[in-house]
Amino acid sequence: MTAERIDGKAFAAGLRARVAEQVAAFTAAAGRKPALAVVLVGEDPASQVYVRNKHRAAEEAGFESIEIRLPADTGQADLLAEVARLNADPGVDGILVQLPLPEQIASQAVILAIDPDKDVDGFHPVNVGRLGLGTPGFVPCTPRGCMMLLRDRLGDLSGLHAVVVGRSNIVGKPMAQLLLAANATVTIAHSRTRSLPVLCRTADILVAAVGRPEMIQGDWIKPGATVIDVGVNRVPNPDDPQKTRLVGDVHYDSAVQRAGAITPVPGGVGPMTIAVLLANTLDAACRRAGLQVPDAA
Ligand SMILES: Nc1nc2c(c(=O)[nH]1)N[C@@H](CN(C=O)c1ccc(C(=O)N[C@@H](CCC(=O)O)C(=O)O)cc1)CN2
Repeated sequence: MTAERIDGKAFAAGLRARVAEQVAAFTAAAGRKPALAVVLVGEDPASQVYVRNKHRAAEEAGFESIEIRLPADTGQADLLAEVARLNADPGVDGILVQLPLPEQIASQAVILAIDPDKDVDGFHPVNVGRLGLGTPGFVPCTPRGCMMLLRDRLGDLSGLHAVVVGRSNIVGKPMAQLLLAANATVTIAHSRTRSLPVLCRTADILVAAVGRPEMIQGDWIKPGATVIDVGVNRVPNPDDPQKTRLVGDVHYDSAVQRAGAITPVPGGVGPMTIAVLLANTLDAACRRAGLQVPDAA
Protein backbone atom coordinates (compact mmCIF):
# COMPACT_ATOMS: atom_id res chain seq x y z
CA MET A 1 0.00 0.00 0.00
CA THR A 2 1.18 3.53 -0.75
CA ALA A 3 -0.57 6.20 1.26
CA GLU A 4 -2.43 9.09 -0.25
CA ARG A 5 -0.51 12.32 0.35
CA ILE A 6 -2.67 14.87 2.20
CA ASP A 7 -1.79 18.17 0.54
CA GLY A 8 -2.01 20.72 3.35
CA LYS A 9 -0.46 23.40 1.18
CA ALA A 10 -3.26 23.15 -1.40
CA PHE A 11 -5.96 22.90 1.30
CA ALA A 12 -4.52 25.96 3.06
CA ALA A 13 -4.49 27.92 -0.21
CA GLY A 14 -8.19 27.13 -0.68
CA LEU A 15 -8.97 28.16 2.90
CA ARG A 16 -7.08 31.43 2.47
CA ALA A 17 -9.03 32.18 -0.70
CA ARG A 18 -12.36 31.53 1.09
CA VAL A 19 -11.29 33.72 4.01
CA ALA A 20 -10.30 36.49 1.58
CA GLU A 21 -13.84 36.48 0.14
CA GLN A 22 -15.31 36.64 3.65
CA VAL A 23 -12.91 39.46 4.57
CA ALA A 24 -14.18 41.47 1.60
CA ALA A 25 -17.77 40.92 2.82
CA PHE A 26 -16.77 41.94 6.37
CA THR A 27 -15.04 45.09 5.12
CA ALA A 28 -18.11 46.10 3.12
CA ALA A 29 -20.45 45.48 6.07
CA ALA A 30 -18.30 46.94 8.86
CA GLY A 31 -16.72 49.81 6.93
CA ARG A 32 -13.23 48.75 8.00
CA LYS A 33 -10.79 45.91 7.47
CA PRO A 34 -10.43 43.20 10.14
CA ALA A 35 -7.07 43.73 11.87
CA LEU A 36 -4.45 41.30 13.17
CA ALA A 37 -1.57 42.40 15.41
CA VAL A 38 1.43 40.07 15.66
CA VAL A 39 4.13 40.72 18.26
CA LEU A 40 7.63 39.30 17.79
CA VAL A 41 10.20 39.63 20.57
CA GLY A 42 13.80 39.00 19.53
CA GLU A 43 15.41 37.59 16.41
CA ASP A 44 14.79 33.85 16.45
CA PRO A 45 15.26 32.99 12.74
CA ALA A 46 12.32 30.56 12.46
CA SER A 47 9.99 32.96 14.30
CA GLN A 48 11.04 35.79 11.98
CA VAL A 49 10.05 33.65 8.98
CA TYR A 50 6.71 32.65 10.52
CA VAL A 51 5.87 36.27 11.44
CA ARG A 52 6.80 37.52 7.98
CA ASN A 53 4.61 34.81 6.42
CA LYS A 54 1.70 35.71 8.72
CA HIS A 55 2.04 39.36 7.76
CA ARG A 56 2.14 38.56 4.03
CA ALA A 57 -0.79 36.11 4.22
CA ALA A 58 -2.91 38.59 6.23
CA GLU A 59 -2.30 41.41 3.76
CA GLU A 60 -2.99 39.15 0.77
CA ALA A 61 -6.34 38.15 2.29
CA GLY A 62 -7.33 41.81 2.82
CA PHE A 63 -6.66 42.18 6.56
CA GLU A 64 -4.96 45.13 8.15
CA SER A 65 -1.75 43.56 9.41
CA ILE A 66 0.10 45.19 12.30
CA GLU A 67 3.58 43.84 12.98
CA ILE A 68 5.25 44.82 16.24
CA ARG A 69 8.91 43.90 16.64
CA LEU A 70 10.54 44.28 20.05
CA PRO A 71 14.23 43.76 20.92
CA ALA A 72 15.41 40.46 22.40
CA ASP A 73 16.13 42.10 25.79
CA THR A 74 12.56 43.41 26.19
CA GLY A 75 11.37 42.94 29.77
CA GLN A 76 8.11 41.24 30.71
CA ALA A 77 6.57 44.49 31.96
CA ASP A 78 7.19 46.20 28.61
CA LEU A 79 5.65 43.31 26.68
CA LEU A 80 2.64 43.29 29.01
CA ALA A 81 2.24 47.04 28.42
CA GLU A 82 2.25 46.44 24.65
CA VAL A 83 -0.40 43.73 25.02
CA ALA A 84 -2.53 46.05 27.21
CA ARG A 85 -2.29 48.74 24.52
CA LEU A 86 -3.46 46.27 21.83
CA ASN A 87 -6.28 45.01 24.08
CA ALA A 88 -7.53 48.59 24.46
CA ASP A 89 -7.25 49.47 20.76
CA PRO A 90 -10.75 49.16 19.23
CA GLY A 91 -9.19 48.83 15.75
CA VAL A 92 -7.41 45.57 16.65
CA ASP A 93 -9.44 42.34 16.37
CA GLY A 94 -6.80 39.67 16.88
CA ILE A 95 -3.59 39.60 18.93
CA LEU A 96 -0.84 36.99 18.62
CA VAL A 97 2.44 36.95 20.50
CA GLN A 98 4.87 34.72 18.60
CA LEU A 99 6.32 31.85 20.67
CA PRO A 100 8.85 30.96 21.94
CA LEU A 101 9.61 34.12 23.96
CA PRO A 102 13.07 34.97 25.32
CA GLU A 103 13.79 33.32 28.65
CA GLN A 104 13.33 36.48 30.78
CA ILE A 105 9.62 36.51 29.86
CA ALA A 106 7.08 34.05 31.28
CA SER A 107 4.90 32.98 28.33
CA GLN A 108 1.96 32.11 30.58
CA ALA A 109 1.86 35.64 32.05
CA VAL A 110 1.74 37.11 28.54
CA ILE A 111 -0.94 34.69 27.31
CA LEU A 112 -3.01 35.49 30.41
CA ALA A 113 -2.79 39.22 29.64
CA ILE A 114 -4.34 38.92 26.15
CA ASP A 115 -8.06 39.77 25.96
CA PRO A 116 -9.68 36.31 25.45
CA ASP A 117 -11.95 37.80 22.77
CA LYS A 118 -8.86 38.89 20.76
CA ASP A 119 -6.89 35.69 21.52
CA VAL A 120 -6.76 34.31 17.96
CA ASP A 121 -4.14 31.73 19.04
CA GLY A 122 -6.68 30.19 21.45
CA PHE A 123 -4.03 29.85 24.17
CA HIS A 124 -5.73 31.91 26.92
CA PRO A 125 -7.14 29.77 29.79
CA VAL A 126 -10.64 31.14 29.05
CA ASN A 127 -10.44 29.75 25.50
CA VAL A 128 -8.86 26.51 26.75
CA GLY A 129 -11.87 26.19 29.10
CA ARG A 130 -14.34 27.01 26.32
CA LEU A 131 -12.81 24.27 24.16
CA GLY A 132 -13.14 21.78 27.03
CA LEU A 133 -16.77 22.77 27.61
CA GLY A 134 -17.62 22.85 23.91
CA THR A 135 -18.76 26.50 24.01
CA PRO A 136 -17.77 29.06 21.31
CA GLY A 137 -14.23 30.37 21.62
CA PHE A 138 -10.93 30.35 19.78
CA VAL A 139 -9.27 27.03 18.96
CA PRO A 140 -5.46 26.87 18.53
CA CYS A 141 -4.59 27.16 14.84
CA THR A 142 -2.54 23.98 14.30
CA PRO A 143 -5.04 21.52 15.83
CA ARG A 144 -7.98 23.28 14.14
CA GLY A 145 -6.12 22.90 10.84
CA CYS A 146 -5.48 19.19 11.53
CA MET A 147 -9.20 18.68 12.14
CA MET A 148 -10.04 20.33 8.83
CA LEU A 149 -7.67 17.95 7.02
CA LEU A 150 -9.10 14.94 8.88
CA ARG A 151 -12.72 15.87 8.16
CA ASP A 152 -11.88 16.48 4.53
CA ARG A 153 -10.30 13.05 4.23
CA LEU A 154 -12.52 10.95 6.53
CA GLY A 155 -15.81 12.84 6.91
CA ASP A 156 -17.42 11.52 10.10
CA LEU A 157 -14.84 10.59 12.75
CA SER A 158 -17.37 8.93 15.12
CA GLY A 159 -16.08 5.83 16.83
CA LEU A 160 -12.63 5.93 15.24
CA HIS A 161 -9.70 5.38 17.58
CA ALA A 162 -7.43 8.42 17.54
CA VAL A 163 -4.03 8.28 19.22
CA VAL A 164 -2.41 11.67 19.83
CA VAL A 165 1.31 11.32 20.56
CA GLY A 166 2.25 14.53 22.40
CA ARG A 167 0.69 16.46 25.25
CA SER A 168 1.65 20.09 24.63
CA ASN A 169 -0.81 22.88 25.45
CA ILE A 170 -0.49 24.18 21.88
CA VAL A 171 -1.13 20.97 19.95
CA GLY A 172 -1.51 17.66 21.83
CA LYS A 173 -4.12 18.62 24.44
CA PRO A 174 -6.37 20.76 22.21
CA MET A 175 -6.11 18.14 19.44
CA ALA A 176 -7.39 15.48 21.83
CA GLN A 177 -10.29 17.75 22.88
CA LEU A 178 -11.27 18.40 19.26
CA LEU A 179 -11.17 14.69 18.38
CA LEU A 180 -13.28 13.92 21.44
CA ALA A 181 -15.80 16.58 20.42
CA ALA A 182 -15.95 14.86 17.01
CA ASN A 183 -16.92 11.60 18.78
CA ALA A 184 -13.60 9.83 18.18
CA THR A 185 -12.28 7.56 20.92
CA VAL A 186 -9.14 9.32 22.03
CA THR A 187 -5.92 8.16 23.66
CA ILE A 188 -3.21 10.68 24.56
CA ALA A 189 0.26 9.17 24.53
CA HIS A 190 3.68 10.74 24.98
CA SER A 191 7.38 10.00 25.05
CA ARG A 192 7.04 8.06 28.32
CA THR A 193 4.06 5.93 27.29
CA ARG A 194 4.86 2.23 27.61
CA SER A 195 4.57 0.00 24.54
CA LEU A 196 4.06 3.07 22.35
CA PRO A 197 4.47 1.15 19.04
CA VAL A 198 1.77 -1.34 20.11
CA LEU A 199 -0.59 1.47 21.10
CA CYS A 200 0.02 3.39 17.88
CA ARG A 201 -0.81 0.25 15.89
CA THR A 202 -4.37 0.41 17.29
CA ALA A 203 -4.96 3.91 15.88
CA ASP A 204 -7.29 4.62 12.97
CA ILE A 205 -6.05 8.21 13.26
CA LEU A 206 -2.49 8.82 14.43
CA VAL A 207 -1.48 12.38 15.29
CA ALA A 208 2.26 12.83 15.85
CA ALA A 209 3.10 15.95 17.86
CA VAL A 210 5.91 14.81 20.09
CA GLY A 211 8.76 16.96 18.71
CA ARG A 212 11.18 14.05 18.08
CA PRO A 213 12.48 13.73 14.52
CA GLU A 214 11.14 10.66 12.69
CA MET A 215 10.33 8.85 15.94
CA ILE A 216 7.23 7.09 14.63
CA GLN A 217 8.20 4.26 12.30
CA GLY A 218 6.17 2.67 9.53
CA ASP A 219 5.68 -0.58 11.44
CA TRP A 220 3.98 1.40 14.28
CA ILE A 221 1.14 2.26 11.92
CA LYS A 222 -2.06 0.28 11.45
CA PRO A 223 -2.43 -0.53 7.73
CA GLY A 224 -4.74 2.05 6.15
CA ALA A 225 -4.61 4.52 9.07
CA THR A 226 -4.69 8.28 8.56
CA VAL A 227 -1.48 9.86 9.84
CA ILE A 228 -1.20 13.56 10.72
CA ASP A 229 2.40 14.65 11.28
CA VAL A 230 2.63 17.92 13.23
CA GLY A 231 6.41 17.73 13.72
CA VAL A 232 8.66 20.42 12.24
CA ASN A 233 12.25 19.34 13.00
CA ARG A 234 15.41 20.61 11.36
CA VAL A 235 18.06 17.88 11.14
CA PRO A 236 21.48 17.73 9.44
CA ASN A 237 21.23 16.93 5.73
CA PRO A 238 23.15 13.64 5.14
CA ASP A 239 23.98 14.70 1.55
CA ASP A 240 25.42 18.05 2.63
CA PRO A 241 26.48 18.50 6.30
CA GLN A 242 26.49 22.30 5.82
CA LYS A 243 22.76 22.24 5.27
CA THR A 244 19.72 21.08 7.20
CA ARG A 245 16.52 19.41 6.07
CA LEU A 246 13.05 19.48 7.54
CA VAL A 247 11.51 16.25 8.84
CA GLY A 248 8.39 15.43 10.82
CA ASP A 249 7.87 13.24 13.87
CA VAL A 250 6.99 10.37 11.53
CA HIS A 251 9.51 8.45 9.43
CA TYR A 252 7.77 9.30 6.16
CA ASP A 253 9.37 6.75 3.81
CA SER A 254 8.37 3.76 5.94
CA ALA A 255 5.02 5.25 7.03
CA VAL A 256 3.91 5.86 3.47
CA GLN A 257 4.08 2.06 2.87
CA ARG A 258 1.53 1.37 5.63
CA ALA A 259 -0.77 4.36 6.06
CA GLY A 260 -3.92 5.01 4.05
CA ALA A 261 -3.18 8.74 4.01
CA ILE A 262 -0.41 10.89 5.47
CA THR A 263 0.56 14.55 5.72
CA PRO A 264 4.09 15.29 4.43
CA VAL A 265 6.61 17.58 6.12
CA PRO A 266 6.94 20.20 4.75
CA GLY A 267 3.65 20.91 2.99
CA GLY A 268 1.20 19.16 5.32
CA VAL A 269 0.04 20.62 8.62
CA GLY A 270 2.44 23.62 8.66
CA PRO A 271 0.71 25.74 6.01
CA MET A 272 -2.65 25.14 7.75
CA THR A 273 -1.44 27.00 10.86
CA ILE A 274 -1.29 30.38 9.12
CA ALA A 275 -4.47 29.83 7.07
CA VAL A 276 -6.43 29.02 10.24
CA LEU A 277 -4.95 32.07 11.98
CA LEU A 278 -6.63 34.17 9.29
CA ALA A 279 -9.94 32.32 9.80
CA ASN A 280 -9.70 32.84 13.59
CA THR A 281 -8.95 36.55 13.12
CA LEU A 282 -11.97 36.98 10.87
CA ASP A 283 -14.10 35.16 13.49
CA ALA A 284 -12.82 37.59 16.13
CA ALA A 285 -13.65 40.60 13.96
CA CYS A 286 -17.17 39.31 13.21
CA ARG A 287 -17.92 38.63 16.88
CA ARG A 288 -16.63 42.05 17.91
CA ALA A 289 -18.70 43.74 15.18
CA GLY A 290 -21.84 41.71 15.98
CA LEU A 291 -21.78 40.07 12.52
CA GLN A 292 -22.42 36.41 11.79
CA VAL A 293 -19.28 34.27 12.07
CA PRO A 294 -18.64 32.60 8.67
CA ASP A 295 -18.05 28.87 8.32
CA ALA A 296 -14.33 28.54 7.53
CA ALA A 297 -14.36 24.86 6.59
N1 LIG B 1 1.92 32.33 18.93
C1 LIG B 1 2.25 31.20 18.26
N2 LIG B 1 3.52 30.80 18.23
C2 LIG B 1 3.82 29.64 17.56
C3 LIG B 1 2.82 28.90 16.88
C4 LIG B 1 1.49 29.37 16.95
O1 LIG B 1 0.53 28.74 16.40
N3 LIG B 1 1.24 30.52 17.65
N4 LIG B 1 3.17 27.79 16.11
C5 LIG B 1 4.56 27.50 15.82
C6 LIG B 1 5.17 28.19 14.63
N5 LIG B 1 4.26 28.49 13.52
C7 LIG B 1 3.46 29.56 13.60
O2 LIG B 1 3.60 30.45 14.38
C8 LIG B 1 4.37 27.80 12.27
C9 LIG B 1 5.13 26.66 12.14
C10 LIG B 1 5.29 26.05 10.89
C11 LIG B 1 4.69 26.58 9.76
C12 LIG B 1 4.89 26.02 8.40
O3 LIG B 1 4.28 26.48 7.45
N6 LIG B 1 5.80 25.06 8.25
C13 LIG B 1 6.17 24.58 6.93
C14 LIG B 1 7.69 24.51 6.85
C15 LIG B 1 8.32 25.84 7.08
C16 LIG B 1 9.84 25.78 7.05
O4 LIG B 1 10.41 25.53 5.99
O5 LIG B 1 10.45 26.01 8.11
C17 LIG B 1 5.60 23.20 6.67
O6 LIG B 1 5.48 22.42 7.64
O7 LIG B 1 5.31 22.93 5.53
C18 LIG B 1 3.91 27.72 9.90
C19 LIG B 1 3.77 28.31 11.14
C20 LIG B 1 5.42 27.91 17.02
N7 LIG B 1 5.11 29.21 17.51
